[in-house]
Parts: sequence; structure tokens; C-alpha cells
Amino acid sequence: MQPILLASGSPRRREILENLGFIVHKISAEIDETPHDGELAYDYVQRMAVEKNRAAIAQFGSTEQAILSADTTVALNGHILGKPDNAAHAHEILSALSGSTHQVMTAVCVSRGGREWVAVQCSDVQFKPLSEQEIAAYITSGEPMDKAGAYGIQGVGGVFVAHLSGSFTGVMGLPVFETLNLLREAGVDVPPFQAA
Ligand SMILES: Cc1cn([C@H]2C[C@H](O)[C@@H](COP(=O)(O)OP(=O)(O)OP(=O)(O)O)O2)c(=O)[nH]c1=O
Repeated sequence: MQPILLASGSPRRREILENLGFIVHKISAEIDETPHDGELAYDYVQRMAVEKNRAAIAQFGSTEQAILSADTTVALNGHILGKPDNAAHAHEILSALSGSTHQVMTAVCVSRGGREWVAVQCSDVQFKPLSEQEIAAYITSGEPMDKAGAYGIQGVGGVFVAHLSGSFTGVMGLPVFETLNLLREAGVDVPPFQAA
């Protein structure tokens, strides 16, 4: 089986792909992640995943090995909430998410042999009302800092989630259903137990 070239620094994405049975080689793909003025979250997340992929191609060239990139964005009432810059920002984000429903969108882009495939997975996540103490303790844990929306559903942040409609792995950063479909479309060998 050929390794997948993962153009993402996210340890969660690597873990998800390896759990599915893929061999993963990490490659770097640095881009400017600033949203355009008035850009919709759905358009933004897709653009980010595609730009990460193209940045990897610019660096390593187009290859017969699949390059996979992704981006996860949290949106509340249409506003894009990025990763927290610091503890105060994490507090602001978590206070906004408290007691309401937000969207988590993950776009996945696969390229191979000069072609490109993209999918976007959207989930609705409802948070329970959070107390000041819960928010403070969670920020102290350090978990929010490298994550869109300042939480990790797969970690302690999972206790905030009252309801999820969508994909758990999508919220975590790489939706497995959509990702496997893209890889199959791109003609990548998927591990035998996944080959439906
Ligand atoms: C909402 C949520 C996000 N996240 C993470 C997934 C992503 O790693 C991160 C969103 O940032 P991204 O910019 O999508 O990814 P990244 O910066 O980690 O890696 P790269 O840009 O190199 O691809 O937030 C969780 O781990 N759990 C969650 O519940």
C-alpha cells in the first residue's frame, strides 16, 4: 500500500488515518489562514483545504501518491471562530459557544496525478451552558489552544457536548466517511476492511 502524503500538522488527522490502516507520511503545507472580508465559513473552509493541498504540490510537485489536506472551522451565527490566540480569546470563544448550537465544518482535499477532489462535512454541535469555573478549568488544562472553537470533542471538551448532529470524526478534524469516499474516487487503495 502506498503511503498517503498528509499535508497537515494536525496529530488528530494522522491518528484517524493510521487507525483506518493507512501508512501516513507527513509533509508541510504552510498557508495564510486569514479569512477574506465577508467570506462564508463554508467557502472559507473549502478554500483552506484546497490551498493547503496546492501549497504542498508547489513544494513537492504533483505526484501519483495521494496528497491529503483538510481544514476545520467553527462557525457561530455565521461568524467564523478560529483557534484561540491566547487564554482570554479562548474564554471569549467558549463563553460564546456556551448554551447554544454552532456549526463545525471540515473540508478535505485529495490530489493525485494532477487531479483534485474536495468534500465538505458539516455538523451541528450543541453545548450545554458552561459555568465560569468550567471554562477557567478547561482553559487551564491547555486543551483548547490548538483547536478551532477552543475545544476538542475527542478530549475533555466532549463533556460540553449536549448534542451532535453530523460526524464525530468530522468535528475532530477528519470525517472518515467522506475521506474514504474521496480516496476511493482518487483511485487510492483503501485498507481491505474498508473496501465496500
Ligand atoms: C472542533 C474541534 C477541532 N479540533 C482541531 C482539528 C484541527 O486540528 C484544528 C483546526 O485547525 P486546522 O487549521 O483545521 O488544522 P491544524 O492547524 O491542526 O493543521 P493544518 O493547518 O496543518 O492542517 O482543530 C479538534 O481536534 N477537536 C474538535 O472538537
